[in-house]
Amino acid sequence: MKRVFAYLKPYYPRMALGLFIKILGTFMDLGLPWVLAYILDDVIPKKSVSLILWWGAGMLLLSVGARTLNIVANRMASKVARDATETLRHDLFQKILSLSGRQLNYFTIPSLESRMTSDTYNIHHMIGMMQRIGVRAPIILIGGIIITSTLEPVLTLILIGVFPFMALIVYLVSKKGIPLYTNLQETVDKMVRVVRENITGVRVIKALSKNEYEKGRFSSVNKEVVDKELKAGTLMAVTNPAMNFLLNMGLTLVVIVGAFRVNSGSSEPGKIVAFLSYFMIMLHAVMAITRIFIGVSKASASAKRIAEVLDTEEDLKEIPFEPKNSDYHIEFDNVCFSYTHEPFITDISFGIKKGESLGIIGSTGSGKTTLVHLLMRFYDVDKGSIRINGVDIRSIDKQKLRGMFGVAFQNDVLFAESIYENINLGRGLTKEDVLIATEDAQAASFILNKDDKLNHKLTIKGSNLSGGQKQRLLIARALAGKPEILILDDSSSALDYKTDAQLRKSIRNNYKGTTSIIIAQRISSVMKLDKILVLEEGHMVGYGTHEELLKTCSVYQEIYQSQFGQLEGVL
Ligand SMILES: Nc1ncnc2c1ncn2[C@@H]1O[C@H](COP(=O)(O)OP(=O)(O)OP(=O)(O)O)[C@@H](O)[C@H]1O
Repeated sequence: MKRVFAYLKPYYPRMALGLFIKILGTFMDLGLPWVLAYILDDVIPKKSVSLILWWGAGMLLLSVGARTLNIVANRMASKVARDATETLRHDLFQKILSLSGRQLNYFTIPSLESRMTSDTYNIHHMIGMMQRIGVRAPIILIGGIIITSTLEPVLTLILIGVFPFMALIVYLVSKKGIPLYTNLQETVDKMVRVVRENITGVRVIKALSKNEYEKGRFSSVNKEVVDKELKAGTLMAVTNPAMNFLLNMGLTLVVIVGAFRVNSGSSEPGKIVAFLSYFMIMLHAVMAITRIFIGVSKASASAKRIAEVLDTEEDLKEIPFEPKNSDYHIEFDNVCFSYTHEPFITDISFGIKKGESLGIIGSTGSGKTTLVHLLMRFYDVDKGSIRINGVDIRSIDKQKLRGMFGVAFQNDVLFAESIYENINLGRGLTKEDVLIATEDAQAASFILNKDDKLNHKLTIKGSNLSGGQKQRLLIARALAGKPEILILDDSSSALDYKTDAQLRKSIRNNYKGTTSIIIAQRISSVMKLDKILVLEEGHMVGYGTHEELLKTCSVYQEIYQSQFGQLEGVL
């Protein structure tokens, strides 16, 4: 909670002003029953209508003043809650963007989504509520006790006697409530994951007639959320009746003792009426405090989850390394890496010069994408090093490093924006630059056929395009801005052979200074590249030109045979 409260620091002056206004309004509210008691016991017996009207007008003024000040203070509180949560959400988003691949795997995307949304919402709700009710309720309670003790000290003792029991209920409920709400949020994460999978996979679910199965999967996680909500809600629901019971017991005692005191002449009816008014106001204040405890229980569970992300240490820090003299633009030097405890990528070493092209080929799951993830430093190597121009990538500023790449990953995302914006991606490229990239990516023909051309709006994930059109836009995005290193990760698999060949030709001719890495399943996509790396279960089983590999690498020969038939005559 401390971590989240720190976000309120810049708003202390505004909160202090709001607090002052709130206190003023609350005091006015507290004055009302006192004025009522005075009218009943002292003004009415004087039988002066004008005096009664004057005091009545005073009560009205007090009431309007209290309401107005309350509204002003509540509006200020809402603004503070809005602004503080905005900054918190901003920082959380920034932090999520800076998390490494390993850290993203640890938190999981659905959990980060619900931390960004429902957890920050709980904090927003709590900050607003603390300022609105959290200030008013204790003042009403303390102020009420002070005023009632001047009016009726004996009855006030009854009131005070009830409070320790109330405090005990609040303590016990919140102690059990916080873990219950943490658990509930974790189940909400699970539900977000199922919803996310269903929405992104809606087509395949329909195609495979898996609607009923998915409905069942959702119902089960939804039921889990409902059950946990019920459990937490049931615990919290104990609070209100228990408080009500205590207060009503107190109220009954007040009425009985009050009646005796009026009868015996030690008190006056006006005072008892005022006392009962205070009792009711204080009852509402106590109810409000229980609502705060429910909100705080939820918010502290959320604050813990948010702080966990915010306090995560950056694990891809810049580490100083001595640059080495190297002829290579990109160099892998005995690189080893594992996602889990099992070693996966083992002893990968190769180098490519500036402007050269490298193809990576291998069966599914052999580690092709992992190699480029390591090159872009989404993960750090466990052993060995990766160098660009002789400089270890761990010593290059991350922004600068990532700025060197133009990349199209498998199934990369297209946004619900214009074609131009999807390619530009906020890099300030001119329309001409973007058009050239679309021509090189063999996407210009279908774009120029659209009425609004580059301004054509895509639907979310580019669902109004064909698979091949999407791939060509992603390639155009990678090419735009003429990157130093181009990475195409299986991004031409949906292109026909002719378009694929034209794409390779335009990259060869128009991006001469660019070093390119092309991951592909088809030999035809890599055979003309300068070097080809063959991977098998994380091991490098071949490295060389197409002709060399056909002679020396059995895995490459197998792939060739599976795609082109016989080897005889080729060797
Ligand atoms: N984030 C991750 N956490 C744990 N394991 C992972 C992660 N990403 C990939 N893997 C595992 O690493 C292995 C290699 O994955 P990678 O994506 O590099 O293969 P690939 O050769 O690119 O496959 P494909 O041709 O199917 O794209 C796979 O067995 C995969 O299950």
